[in-house]
Amino acid sequence: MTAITVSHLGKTFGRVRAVDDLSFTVQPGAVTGFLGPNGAGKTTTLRMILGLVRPTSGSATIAGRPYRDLKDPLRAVGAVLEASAFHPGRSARTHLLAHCAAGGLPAKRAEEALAEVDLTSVADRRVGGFSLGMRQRLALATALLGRPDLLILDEPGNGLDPDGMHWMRSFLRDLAGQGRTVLVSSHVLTEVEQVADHVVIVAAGRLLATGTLAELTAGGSLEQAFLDLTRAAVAR
Ligand SMILES: Nc1ncnc2c1ncn2[C@@H]1O[C@H](COP(=O)(O)OP(=O)(O)OP(=O)(O)O)[C@@H](O)[C@H]1O
Repeated sequence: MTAITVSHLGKTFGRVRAVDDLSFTVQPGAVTGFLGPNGAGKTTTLRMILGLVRPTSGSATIAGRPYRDLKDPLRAVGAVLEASAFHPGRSARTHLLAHCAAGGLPAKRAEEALAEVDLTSVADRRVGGFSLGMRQRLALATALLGRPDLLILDEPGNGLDPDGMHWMRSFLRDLAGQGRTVLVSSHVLTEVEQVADHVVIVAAGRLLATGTLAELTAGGSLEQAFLDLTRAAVAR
């Protein structure tokens, strides 16, 4: 079954049309890059998929259901929406244990998730002293607590150094290798080119193109394909 179906989705904020008649699907067991310049409507779309923003029109479903109708959302979907706010005085382990308790998940998931993101050795350090890369990994660990089949990540590479980027890319590839589905937004084309199987490109809230990376780049670079598409859209 299709992991995510976005159908004629629209959202206006006052006079701003953030998302405009947007339709695309996300296939299971692959990494889909959700690409577009700043302000293209990526975050708003992800928030609508997660039931955090009410669409003005259209719909978004996960495995055929709106997010609010999922029977066990923590086990169905994990999301990292922004460099999350953590309680600075808490350790990584305490943070994850609190989330396990709040979500009715077994405490052993905290330990497993720490290991999954390579944070076990710093699990008892205060999060306030964590680097940005460590915080991103802790946010990922939090999203992974329910062992979700689907991960939705908004710009997880933002602010990461080359090592952090490399770690994130291999992590996302591993998730897809385990048969899980990843939808990851970015405005950095080279970052997506190295990790995505499928690509959805948006600009000004509208779909510019969607397909496999190979189809869209046709032997060239994603950057060139993106520039051609945005120029063609402006010329229309
Ligand atoms: N709550 C809001 N109220 C008013 N305008 C909003 C709101 N949220 C988003 N917008 C506007 O909607 C448009 C799309 O924003 P959005 O954050 O979805 O884009 P984005 O592609 O995620 O951009 P970025 O890469 O910069 O995060 C922008 O013009 C933004 O200013």
